[in-house]
Amino acid sequence: MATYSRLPGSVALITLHNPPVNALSAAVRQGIVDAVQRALKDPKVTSVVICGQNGKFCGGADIREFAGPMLGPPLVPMIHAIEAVDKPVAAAIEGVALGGGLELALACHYRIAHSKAVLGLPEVTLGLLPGAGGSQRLPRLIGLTAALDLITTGRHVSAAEALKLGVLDQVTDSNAVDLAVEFVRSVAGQPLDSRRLSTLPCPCPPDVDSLLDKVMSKVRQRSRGALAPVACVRALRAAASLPYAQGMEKERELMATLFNSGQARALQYAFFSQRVVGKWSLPSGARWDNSTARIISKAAVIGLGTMGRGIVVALALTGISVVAVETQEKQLAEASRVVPAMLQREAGRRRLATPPGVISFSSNLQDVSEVELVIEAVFEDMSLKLQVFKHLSSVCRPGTLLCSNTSGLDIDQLAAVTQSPGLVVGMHFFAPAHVMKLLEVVYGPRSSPEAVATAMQLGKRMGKVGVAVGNCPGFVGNRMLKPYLEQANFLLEEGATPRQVDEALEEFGFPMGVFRMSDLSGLDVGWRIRKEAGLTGPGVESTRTRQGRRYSPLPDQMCEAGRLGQKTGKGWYQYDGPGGRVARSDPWVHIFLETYRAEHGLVARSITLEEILERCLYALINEGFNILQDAVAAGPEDIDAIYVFGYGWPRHRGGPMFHADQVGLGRILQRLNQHSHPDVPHLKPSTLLRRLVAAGSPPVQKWREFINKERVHSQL
Ligand SMILES: CCCCCCCCCCCCC[C@H](O)CC(=O)SCCNC(=O)CCNC(=O)[C@H](O)C(C)(C)COP(=O)(O)OP(=O)(O)OC[C@H]1O[C@@H](n2cnc3c(N)ncnc32)[C@H](O)[C@@H]1OP(=O)(O)O
Repeated sequence: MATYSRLPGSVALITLHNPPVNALSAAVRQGIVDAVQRALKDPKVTSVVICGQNGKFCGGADIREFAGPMLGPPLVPMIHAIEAVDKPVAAAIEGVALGGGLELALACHYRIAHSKAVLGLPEVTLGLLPGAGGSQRLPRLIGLTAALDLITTGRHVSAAEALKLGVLDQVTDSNAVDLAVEFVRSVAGQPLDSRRLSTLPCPCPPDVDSLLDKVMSKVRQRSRGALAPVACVRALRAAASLPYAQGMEKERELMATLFNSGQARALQYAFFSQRVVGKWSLPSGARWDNSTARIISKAAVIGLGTMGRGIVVALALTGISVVAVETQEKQLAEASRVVPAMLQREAGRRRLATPPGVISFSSNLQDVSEVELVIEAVFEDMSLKLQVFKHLSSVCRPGTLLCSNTSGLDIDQLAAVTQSPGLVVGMHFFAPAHVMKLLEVVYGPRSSPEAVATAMQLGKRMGKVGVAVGNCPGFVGNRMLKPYLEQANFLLEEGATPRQVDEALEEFGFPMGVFRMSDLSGLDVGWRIRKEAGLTGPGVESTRTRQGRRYSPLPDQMCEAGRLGQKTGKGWYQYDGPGGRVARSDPWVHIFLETYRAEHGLVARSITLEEILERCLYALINEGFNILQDAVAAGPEDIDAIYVFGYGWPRHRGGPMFHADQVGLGRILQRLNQHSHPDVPHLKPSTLLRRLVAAGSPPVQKWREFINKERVHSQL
């Protein structure tokens, strides 16, 4: 709702009430409409201030309402009515003015903000555009070029930047409502025509068409199939070229298309998934709201390879003192040189002051004795990690949290060699660790709620999306990747080329297909894991069935030929020398595949794009259902957040489990059954998937509840 009060001196104050962010729900819109009417009718009122309760102006339209029928007064006429008021109206912006919240402020004649306020039109991140006049008013206020930047990126700006851009009239370090009240009193009675943004022309550069074309091609390239950024540019083209009323018509038309698109639903689901995973719960009953996190101020990182260096930077950026340990002298010397530069660069990128002197480098493990938390990031080798954990357990003071950055090894085995297994958790970062948003926090059967809460809290401080996951080989992300990679290799055996597979996946929206990705991360990573698992190596027969399952030795043979990917200049593609980045098809690979097929009596067939997507993605999704069934992830949102934030799953497709819901569970089941083969267990449909289909395929938002019920009734 919104409340109305009359302040001494003829100012009406309208306050939005809808915790936590005063989103513009039907009740709030109704409250505003009524309050504005009252202010208009009251002859004693000469000016109006609109503000939000609890120091937050407004977080925009109420996203939860988008899923249901539109009730209450519509936003667009409400906003027009405010602009048309013949008494000065000011927005007093504290906290946030985002999306519809900023559009409400743009309808006001003046905008006064607190210096800590944040403003923006982030609709594009929800698959929408600023559809309450924002796409037409903002460019009229700050010019086309700046509006294109804000609206197509959806980025939040500080009050200082908003003042510089001309969005705000005044910024204060004191109370913004008091200043706004004082301000509107001083301007009461003055003409308002020039303050009504809808009446102004849109300031454009002389080469407006070339600017719009340039931005359009940039967003198309960046957004890989996302509709909203393209629609935003179209709306801004209308603002630049059409009178306001026609621009609004275009805005409405574009908004209607976006509103009904699956992409908007996917992006809104992704918004809420990100928040759901923060409210973690473990099978033991420990939860985010009943477990206490420790506040860490001193930490250590063991191992300064690529991952360790990134983790040091991520910790240091939060202001934590870090002891960075590397026992190999050469690696230590290089890290001591490179890490400070990385820190400075990243701090600059985030517009932070570089925290001075928080990192100390050492080659001695004894130097971690005083820290509160250690993150081990040594080579992915169990015997080495066990050695490190044993050592840490004796060196660190009692109560120190011991975390491993393993990407899939058994956390419980590591915990078992320490004196306090409850204080051991996995903190699985993704490369580059100071940039990538995802953090898998892996709990073992003995990890304490305090250890999980601390790792999750630390992740949040580092700006990560932390997802609590159970302990199993590969955890969630890498476990699901295995069947995906496996299918991609099988497709090569059957007649596809690396480029064909990659193009299908890139067309779907992944930034990189599976083979370009392998080349980037190095083919030897998986090779080493397969050797450890006894799947390849000296003495293992070169057949296409290993350990009772279909197996493709193709990637092993690539490694044996010295083709490890970008680092060797050759992998599934060829590059301009070692470290090259531009992937070109390599005739060598085509001959290699033909020879391989001939040796194994395989006849290449033509494979459709649809089959590539189905086999790769449905195999991955099926493993997602197995993971839910095994309670390794608490809900589909956890899996989806992992894939969106760590594995390049296109955000506008919500995540693999959301995608399964969109495609239809019945169809996924039917296609898995069709592709399934006795020696490819990953394609055998999971029991959970079957049970969901049998229950009428409830929507993804209901799966968590369904799984819990099935578990109670021992059906899973
Ligand atoms: C049928 C055809 C019709 C076609 C015609 C269509 C015409 C329709 C006209 C509609 C016009 C709409 C116009 C408008 O342009 C659209 C919008 O405004 S979309 C919304 C834009 N706003 C945002 O994107 C802001 C989203 N929120 C945030 O970024 C952050 O939440 C925050 C505000 C910066 C606060 O961050 P934090 O402090 O970290 O807190 P949380 O993020 O954890 O949030 C706390 C809590 O609040 C919930 N929440 C936040 N914002 C909203 C919101 N806008 N609506 C609903 N709920 C919101 C969030 O989910 C958390 O909830 P909890 O998890 O605690 O339950």
